[in-house]
Amino acid sequence: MSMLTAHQLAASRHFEGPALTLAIPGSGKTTLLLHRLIYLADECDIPPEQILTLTFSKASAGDMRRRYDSLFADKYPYRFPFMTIHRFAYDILKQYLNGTGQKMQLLEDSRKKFAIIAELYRNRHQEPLTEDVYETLLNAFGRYYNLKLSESDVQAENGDQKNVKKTALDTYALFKAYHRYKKQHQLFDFDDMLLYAIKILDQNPKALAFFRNRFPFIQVDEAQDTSKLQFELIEKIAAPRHNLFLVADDDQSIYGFRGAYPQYLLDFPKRFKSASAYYLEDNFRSDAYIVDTAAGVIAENKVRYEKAMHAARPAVNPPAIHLFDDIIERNTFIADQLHTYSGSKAILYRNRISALSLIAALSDTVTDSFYIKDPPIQELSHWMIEDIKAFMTLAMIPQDLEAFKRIAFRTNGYISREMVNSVLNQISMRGALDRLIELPYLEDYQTRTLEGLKSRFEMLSRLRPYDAIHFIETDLGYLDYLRQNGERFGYTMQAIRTRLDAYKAIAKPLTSTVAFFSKLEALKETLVNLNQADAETTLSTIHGAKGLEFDTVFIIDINAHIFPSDDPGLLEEERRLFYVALTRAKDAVHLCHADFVNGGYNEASIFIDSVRRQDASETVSDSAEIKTASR
Ligand SMILES: Nc1ncnc2c1ncn2[C@@H]1O[C@H](COP(=O)(O)OP(=O)(O)OP(=O)(O)O)[C@@H](O)[C@H]1O
Repeated sequence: MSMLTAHQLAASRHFEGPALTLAIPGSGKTTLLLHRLIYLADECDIPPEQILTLTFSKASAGDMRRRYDSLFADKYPYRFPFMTIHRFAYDILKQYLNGTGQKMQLLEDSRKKFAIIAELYRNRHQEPLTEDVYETLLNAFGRYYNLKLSESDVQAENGDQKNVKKTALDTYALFKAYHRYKKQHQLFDFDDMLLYAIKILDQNPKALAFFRNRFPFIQVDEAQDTSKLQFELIEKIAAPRHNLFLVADDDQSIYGFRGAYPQYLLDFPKRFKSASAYYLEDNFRSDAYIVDTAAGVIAENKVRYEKAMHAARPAVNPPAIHLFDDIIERNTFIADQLHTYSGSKAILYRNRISALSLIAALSDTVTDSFYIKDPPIQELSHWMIEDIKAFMTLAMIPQDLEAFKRIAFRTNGYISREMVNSVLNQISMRGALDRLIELPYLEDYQTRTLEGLKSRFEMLSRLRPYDAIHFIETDLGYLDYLRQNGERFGYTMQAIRTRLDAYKAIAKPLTSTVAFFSKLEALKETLVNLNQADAETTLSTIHGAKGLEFDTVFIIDINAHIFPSDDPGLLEEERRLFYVALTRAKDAVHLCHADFVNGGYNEASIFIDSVRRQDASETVSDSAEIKTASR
């Protein structure tokens, strides 16, 4: 057990009344919360079951319990409750429903939820709902609930940009329809739980008194990502004594898109005049170079509590910046580097799709066991990869009518529905494109266009998979099709190009179409069978790595337009996300940028410049040096 610092000790001995502990990353927030539990139970005689510790996720509740058991349980065999705020709200709701005999069902099954929202979406837009749009909708719905946004709030937020306004209002209308649906069918989901719990407590003084007596002391971990609605529920239970102990790092608030409300922390001293304030400013986790760099980067944000950041460890490894030509070169570099490091390793990225090309590179060359948080399995059956496979299949097997049907309208061959039907209705052993060319009603120019298309498909059949994908994009007109239709399916050109880059990275080392198809199948299997236990390397979004630490961290895709994203309103949150990523590393951090991504040259992110501006010096290696070194 580590000795507490004077600051940790003071905070851990906070007894009654409201308190806010502002802490930097790696400063022992969990350590503090656990010590305070023992202080309250052992020295203040508070029954352990009456001290509620609320955590951000189910995983962190489990983690905290495990840490308590391994560090303290022998000496202090108490059973403290650790749970998420949703779990707590669910307890309130369950108790109420049991008491009234009302039947309501928790909408837990994500497929069922998708089906309901997809149906409502189809009714409104006459289009199928894609996974990407679904995810955007869920985040927006979560934000409306958690920030308690009304339609006019949403309107006001989007008032000056006509297009955005329409989309935002459409989303809000869908949100209302979804809410109505749940009410009609007596369903509730995680967001409703909070709303209903608050309502129950407002309408039932007995229930309120019961829960206040049950938990006279409340601690909240990661309070920077607690939402307005969650704070409302917490405050209700904590009143009137307000034995509310918040531990937070406003600089690590990264869930604004779902309704996190860090403003509450900034307002806390005004809200509770008697509130105590504690500061944890020693970082025990990271090399001093990493701490200093992270401190300098986050200081560029304007809306924040200012805090000092002291490194408890010496400066050994400056953060390394790597500039690559493209993601293929980067993946090879990371795969090579991984086995030079012992200890835990992580590759962190802004967007989940980034895992796709990495996993292909790692599964070929790396002997480490690795684990992907939230693996992008469905990306390997995405309609875009299915299209590409259909192009390649038709090139290999010209008689494959399924493949023909799939891509007929996605080429630059100007094929009409009537032409496709004529081909499908024929009984013939000839290839689909031959049958097209021979249709009797074609004009000469149409025949010429189709002959051109056929010869390009013949060319396609001779290309290696990497070149084939490029050829499909350009010479067969697929990119134009995506440009014209992508948005309709909820995809920006960036999202489209990122996927195409990933498919090309997977294809790069392969020499045949068959090998490419097999590789995609093998990858699916790899993703399904990944095992978290004892993995040496973790691949995760930065959001998913919150609260975790690793000896060595690679942060990838630090590119303009990707990280930070282009929305200037999100810059501070994106910088916080970068800060979270940097501060996961204990011993070494590698920052990776690739020049050619998403179909073109992409300058390095302002975050790279920001790291360079810090006094903590960094090694810089660029693509040319890496190539020289590996020769
Ligand atoms: N007083 C101390 N002396 C030495 N090490 C400490 C001390 N307090 C905490 N630590 C260690 O520092 C590391 C970081 O602590 P912890 O995981 O609690 O940080 P955290 O503040 O929750 O981090 P983050 O917010 O970045 O996720 C742990 O390995 C912990 O054991």
